[in-house]
Amino acid sequence: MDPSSLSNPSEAKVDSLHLVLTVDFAKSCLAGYVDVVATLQNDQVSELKLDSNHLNVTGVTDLSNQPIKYHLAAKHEIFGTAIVIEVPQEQRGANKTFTARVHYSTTVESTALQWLSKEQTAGKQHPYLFSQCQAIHARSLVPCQDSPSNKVKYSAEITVPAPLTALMSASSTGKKVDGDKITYTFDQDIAIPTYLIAIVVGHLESREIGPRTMVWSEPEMVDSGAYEFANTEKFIQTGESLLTPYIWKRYDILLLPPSFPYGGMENPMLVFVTPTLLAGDRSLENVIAHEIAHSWCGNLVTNRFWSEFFLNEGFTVFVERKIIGRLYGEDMFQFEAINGLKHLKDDIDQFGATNPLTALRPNLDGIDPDDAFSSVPYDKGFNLLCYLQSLVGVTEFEAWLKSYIAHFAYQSITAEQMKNYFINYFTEKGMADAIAVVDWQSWFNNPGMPHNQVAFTCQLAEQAKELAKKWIATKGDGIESASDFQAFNSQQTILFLDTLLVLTANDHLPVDAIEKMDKLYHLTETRNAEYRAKWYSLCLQSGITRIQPLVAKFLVEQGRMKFVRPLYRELNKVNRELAVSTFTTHRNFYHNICSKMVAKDLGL
Ligand SMILES: CC/C=C\C/C=C\C[C@@H](O)/C=C/C=C/C=C\[C@@H](O)CCCC(=O)O
Ligand SMILES: [Zn+2]
Repeated sequence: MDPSSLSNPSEAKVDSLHLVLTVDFAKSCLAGYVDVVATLQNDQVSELKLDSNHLNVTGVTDLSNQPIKYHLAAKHEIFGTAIVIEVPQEQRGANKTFTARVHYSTTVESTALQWLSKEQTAGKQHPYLFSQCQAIHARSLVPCQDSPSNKVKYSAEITVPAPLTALMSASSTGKKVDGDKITYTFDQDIAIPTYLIAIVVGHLESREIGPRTMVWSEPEMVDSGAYEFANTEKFIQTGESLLTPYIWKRYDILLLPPSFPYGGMENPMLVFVTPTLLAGDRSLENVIAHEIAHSWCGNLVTNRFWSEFFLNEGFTVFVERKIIGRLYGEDMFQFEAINGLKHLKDDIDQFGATNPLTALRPNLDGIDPDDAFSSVPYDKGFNLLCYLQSLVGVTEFEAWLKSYIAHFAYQSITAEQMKNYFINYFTEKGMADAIAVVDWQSWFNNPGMPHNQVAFTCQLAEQAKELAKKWIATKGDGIESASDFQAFNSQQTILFLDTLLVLTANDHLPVDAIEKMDKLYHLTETRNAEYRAKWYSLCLQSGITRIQPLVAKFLVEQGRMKFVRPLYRELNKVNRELAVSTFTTHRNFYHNICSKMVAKDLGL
């Protein structure tokens, strides 16, 4: 039973959804109906329960629009309102199909949706709508069994104002122009968890960058996106060589407006990515590798519950770094791992090392998954896989991983199933002794940093760390050349800044040392979002007051939580007035999820 859902797939399992919706930008809502097709799991089942949140349900009928009895259960503050639909007596019975049409509209409170006025877009000519359903926001887009334990096929008919384009995480199957309206049709014939349902409507153009990849965005960014993501096909092919064939047909990329709250969201067939990836040198393409890796880890083999989120993200980070390692050398696998450890430690420090939410498999009963989100499932999950790999060897572990994906494809599984598959696989290989040392329960349930930490080594990383330590030791005295810093690749630059942040957290660099570093390295001028976020943090913690207005500007240029949440917290420490005024003035710029989390961070 999924503690994050109020639906009943173990009794009446939804197999497919058909959405018929009209997009109304004037009212900021989607209105229409969804046909829900379910299979009754036993003779006694009398109700179909669907999740909903912030929806206006106007009725439930059969496909002939004849009314069907239903009621709305009491609203749960976090998980929303269950729609309880009565299965007519004559339609009951094990393995019988029951179909209901739920007439509804979304509301301005629907947390899955962000509506942008034309002024908030790059082109300033047309409004824009996009969704973000992970973890439990799909229920505010469409009544559904909003649990990753249940996978559904879906199709849709979406009517929008001309000349806008609608896209979904599905195959586009048609477009019909009718005066000032356009109806787009879609079909997703591979069953997916509802958190992967996605929609975007806007003034969009596309550029083909590979045999199965288009980049979509507003015209103003589409060429930059085509350049930045040019290695996509190589990443997909590398993923296929590591794992199994890519089954999703297309891999299109949607480059969103800057308020998109995440680096990327792995919506199948149409991955959503932030424009903060547009570094101009493809240096942040690891996020594309990450989202591609989700095509196997998460989208094909799915965490059954949100408490098992590391099965999605830890495996994805591992495959992402394997892809990067295959293409750019093992050093880069090691490098990404070192960078990830810093992110993991920051998040565990932020939550507190004994906080149960820093367990790999936290108990999320009664907890909004958004509130539990951190890099723990990503990098602690990654470190578990590196530890397991260290016990059996790279070749054997990669063979297991390929077998694991093939075995559990199209399923939603638990950590216990993953563990048992690992144990059985290597026991059959005669390696039971090698893996007997694994303390699974500590890995799954203990809070804080991992107890069996694999050591990552990388010469490139040492160079970056050494330069940071040199600045700390000398406070910049004797450092007159920028050539070593200028020779760094993107990951080295990030690690250089991370090392400074870690090693000066309690013993800040003097202001004149930071100013000298800036004169040499011109970090204040960088347009690379990763560098900016880290440089601004370093300057804020070192008492560089001139940076504060630049931080405020960055905070309202983009809404990626990875950047805005830590920077709002840092700015709040040194200038609460500026932090609060910046946030309250621009609160509507951010996606609902982001504004909710930043408000909590600022104690508002
Ligand atoms: C232990 C946590 C359990 C459940 C959390 C599940 C989902 C949390 C919800 O907030 C959705 C997260 C979506 C993340 C999407 C993309 C990330 O992989 C990237 C985030 C970091 C970045 O911006 O690069
Ligand atoms: Zn991910």
